[in-house]
Amino acid sequence: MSAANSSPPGNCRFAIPKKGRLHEKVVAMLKGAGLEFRREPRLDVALCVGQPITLVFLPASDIAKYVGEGNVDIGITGLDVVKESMVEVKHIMDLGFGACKLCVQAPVVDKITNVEDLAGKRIVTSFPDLTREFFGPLDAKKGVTTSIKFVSGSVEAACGLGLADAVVDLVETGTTMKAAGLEIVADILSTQAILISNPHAKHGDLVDLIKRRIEGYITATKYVMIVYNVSSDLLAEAVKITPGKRSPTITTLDDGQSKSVSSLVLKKEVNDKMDQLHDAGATDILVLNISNSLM
Ligand SMILES: Nc1ncnc2c1ncn2[C@@H]1O[C@H](COP(=O)(O)OP(=O)(O)OP(=O)(O)O)[C@@H](O)[C@H]1O
Ligand SMILES: O=P(O)(O)OC[C@H]1O[C@H](OP(=O)(O)OP(=O)(O)O)[C@H](O)[C@@H]1O
Repeated sequence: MSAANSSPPGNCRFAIPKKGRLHEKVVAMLKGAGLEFRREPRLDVALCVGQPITLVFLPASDIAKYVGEGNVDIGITGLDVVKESMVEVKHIMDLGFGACKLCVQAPVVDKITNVEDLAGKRIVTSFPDLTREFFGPLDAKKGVTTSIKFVSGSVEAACGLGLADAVVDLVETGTTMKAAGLEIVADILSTQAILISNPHAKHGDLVDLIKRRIEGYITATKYVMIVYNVSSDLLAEAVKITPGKRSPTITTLDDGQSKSVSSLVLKKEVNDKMDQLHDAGATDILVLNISNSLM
C-alpha cells in the first residue's frame, strides 16, 4: 500500500464492497447517512469528511474475514459471506438490501425433488464451507461423501459444462438459474447485506455513530411524512389511520374548527392511507419525503 493508499493511525477502519452487487447501494446509503468521502481514482481507501473514519474498499467476499481478524473495525457485506467465513463478528444490523437465498440447484431435466439424492454427487459452489455443513448430515445418513468444488464465479455454468451434478448458488430473481436450466432443490440460507464489527473494536463511539447514522437513513427511506387537515369531529377516526411511529403531531388551525395532523407513514402504505384519509373526510393531504432522521 502506498502512503496515499493508507489509513491515518487512530482512524476507525470501515470496509465496504469495492464492486459487485452491493457496491452502489452501500455508497448511496453512506452518502444518505451523511458519511461523505472522496475516493481518488484507483485508490482503495478514502477518508470520511469530518470524522476520523477511513473507508477501505475490499471484495465483498473478503470483508467478514478482515473484520473478524481485526484488520478493519467495521464492515458491510452479505450475511452469506459472514456465515461462509466462519469468523466471529458482531452482527450490528440488517440493512434491508442485497436480499437473496443460497440454494441447492440441479438441472430441471434431472427432476430431482429430494436433496438427499444429491448426497454423494458432485457440487460446485462459491460457498464450500456452507455447502459442506449442509451436506454433512446427509452424507452421514447415506454413508457417502459429496464432492464439493470451489469456483469464484459463474457457478451456474458448472452443470451445463459437465463439471457438477448440482450447484449451490445465490438466487434473487431466479433469472440466472432459469437461463442455465436449473431449479431449486433446497434452500440453505436467506441472506441480506448487514453491518458487522469486530467484537473487540476499539472505536466504540464511532461504531455507534455509524450505526445511528445508518439507522436514521434507513428510517428516512422507509417512511414519508403525511400532513392533512381534518375537522375536529373527524379527528379521532383520521388519527386511527395515521397513528405515526410514536404518535402524530396535532395542531389547531386558525379557524378554530379544524386540526392539522402530521404523521410518519410507511412509504409502501402511503397510497392506501391517502385513500382512507380521503374517505374519512380529511383534506389538503400532502406527502413529504424525509431526507434523513434521528429518532
Ligand atoms: N443476485 C443478487 N441479489 C442480491 N444480492 C446479491 C446477489 N448476488 C449477490 N448478492 C449479495 O452481494 C454479495 C456480493 O456478491 P457479488 O456477486 O457482487 O460478488 P463480488 O465478488 O463482490 O463481485 P463479482 O461477482 O463482480 O466479483 C453476495 O455475497 C450477496 O450477499
Ligand atoms: O437470481 P438472479 O437475480 O439471477 O441473481 C443470482 C445471480 O447473481 C449472482 O451472480 P452475479 O451476477 O453477481 O455474478 P457472478 O456469477 O460472477 O457472481 C449470483 O451468484 C447468481 O448467479
